Amino acid sequence: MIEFVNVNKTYANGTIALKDINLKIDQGEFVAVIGLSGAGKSTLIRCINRMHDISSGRLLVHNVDVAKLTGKQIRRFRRGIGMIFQSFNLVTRISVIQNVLVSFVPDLPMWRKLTGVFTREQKMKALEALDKVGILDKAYIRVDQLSGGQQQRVALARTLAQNPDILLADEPIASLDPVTSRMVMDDFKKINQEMNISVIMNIHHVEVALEYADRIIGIRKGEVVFDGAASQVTKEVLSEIYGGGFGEGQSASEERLVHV
Ligand SMILES: Nc1ncnc2c1ncn2[C@@H]1O[C@H](COP(=O)(O)OP(=O)(O)OP(=O)(O)O)[C@@H](O)[C@H]1O
Repeated sequence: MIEFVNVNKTYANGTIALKDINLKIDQGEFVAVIGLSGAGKSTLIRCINRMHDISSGRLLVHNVDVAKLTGKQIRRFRRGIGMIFQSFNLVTRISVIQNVLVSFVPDLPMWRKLTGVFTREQKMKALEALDKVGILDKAYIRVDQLSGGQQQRVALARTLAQNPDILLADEPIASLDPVTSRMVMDDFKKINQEMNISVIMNIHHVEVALEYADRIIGIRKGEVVFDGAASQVTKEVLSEIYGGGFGEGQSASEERLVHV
């Protein structure tokens, strides 16, 4: 379980990014965090794996007080939390499988890191992860020869190979076309349902969030203004999250969905 208790986050320059956040996210939930640009979505997600420190309050992950972790403990803690970014964060000049194997590097002795020698078991694990996201056939292809959607699936496989129980995704489909976005979202859903991995995703596409996530958390100016099932999200709720102008500034598809 992930638990925010009266969490506040103020950046060094004085920007208040999170205000009095109280949330409980159970294992296996698929949560989409939505809100305007600058609302605090990335900050919220990145506090969970301690990429950002909270300023006050308590943040517990599986009952571990995240703020109290130090050096080595942080690294070990992060191994259980996968992170997927909009930009994929892959090494594009090496093969797909090498990118997935990189996820094992922290566990390797130095000589193995330097020579890039991996065990048969690690290779099997990497191939299994690629199979889960449907790109096993691309294992020995260089990443720069893949499409954006395929690259995001490699990033997903690399994360899966770590055996995380939580997956944080910071706008994972922002640079993908609508069809590819759905394929990647299908992967997230499959992983969430079949492996009971919690997914907490920061996403700008409201219609996709409502279709895939079980729970929507709406953030406005650093505060949670909505927390409920995707089925409870009405046009009024979206106005509360995005401001009164929802529908004017949003895409046609988002506007259409609001009326569904
Ligand atoms: N490293 C930082 N230092 C100072 N202020 C920051 C930093 N990172 C984010 N902020 C500010 O904190 C607030 C929340 O930013 P955050 O990136 O969490 O929003 P967001 O909802 O994820 O936005 P977007 O959708 O554009 O990514 C914004 O006002 C932003 O300018």
